[in-house]
Amino acid sequence: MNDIKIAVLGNEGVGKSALIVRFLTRRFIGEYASSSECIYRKRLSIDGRQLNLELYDPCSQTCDGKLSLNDQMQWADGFVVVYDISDRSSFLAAKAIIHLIREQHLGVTKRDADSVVFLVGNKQDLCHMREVDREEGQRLAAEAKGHFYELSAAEHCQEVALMFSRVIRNAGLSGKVKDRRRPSGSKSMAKLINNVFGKRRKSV
Ligand SMILES: Nc1nc2c(ncn2[C@@H]2O[C@H](COP(=O)(O)OP(=O)(O)OP(=O)(O)O)[C@@H](O)[C@H]2O)c(=O)[nH]1
Repeated sequence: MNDIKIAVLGNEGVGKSALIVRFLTRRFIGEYASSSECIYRKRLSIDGRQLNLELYDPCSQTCDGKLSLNDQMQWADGFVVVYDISDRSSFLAAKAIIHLIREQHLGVTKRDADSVVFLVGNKQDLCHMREVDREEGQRLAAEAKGHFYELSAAEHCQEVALMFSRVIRNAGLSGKVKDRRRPSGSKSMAKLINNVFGKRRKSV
């Protein structure tokens, strides 16, 4: 069975956990505990192939044993880089992450980086507060030869599932073989639910 490892990266509060939980449970849950990094695991079948999926959700705060961005990049087969369309600074952070991924992967094979970077502008439901135009996101993704989505973890279920299916499929096809380091925390689907409501945060 194939193992596919996807890192979901981006600034604090852009909705990384919300997107992952939406994909895994089909539900939107407003508040998440985020004091530790974790891996969510799921078995799934894509194109008739059984896969062991691992989704890495880093903690934005400093925490013990936290992997560096470089380590996260070594570990992952594919990347979902998230920003919040109502927060320009999160877009600049996404841009920096994408550049780092490109630098890391150019030394491996060109095809890897071309097909496995997915840029996601989240919180599309907040378009009345938009600070990043859709075209800017599209341009950045195109520059990185990646894929672009504008989504709302709060309101879109099918679109979030489609985006994750595509990145998983592309990561599986890229067939990269590398030395994998495992991030420290690991969560099954049952534990995922326990992570919810662990920390109060201002709702949007
Ligand atoms: N309006 C709106 N709010 C969202 C959406 N996605 C996430 N949020 C909210 O944004 C806040 C941060 O969401 P998280 O999923 O915890 O973000 P994160 O990127 O995992 O944050 P860290 O764990 O701190 O890095 C929460 O209050 C969510 O309810 C969305 O699509 N629309």
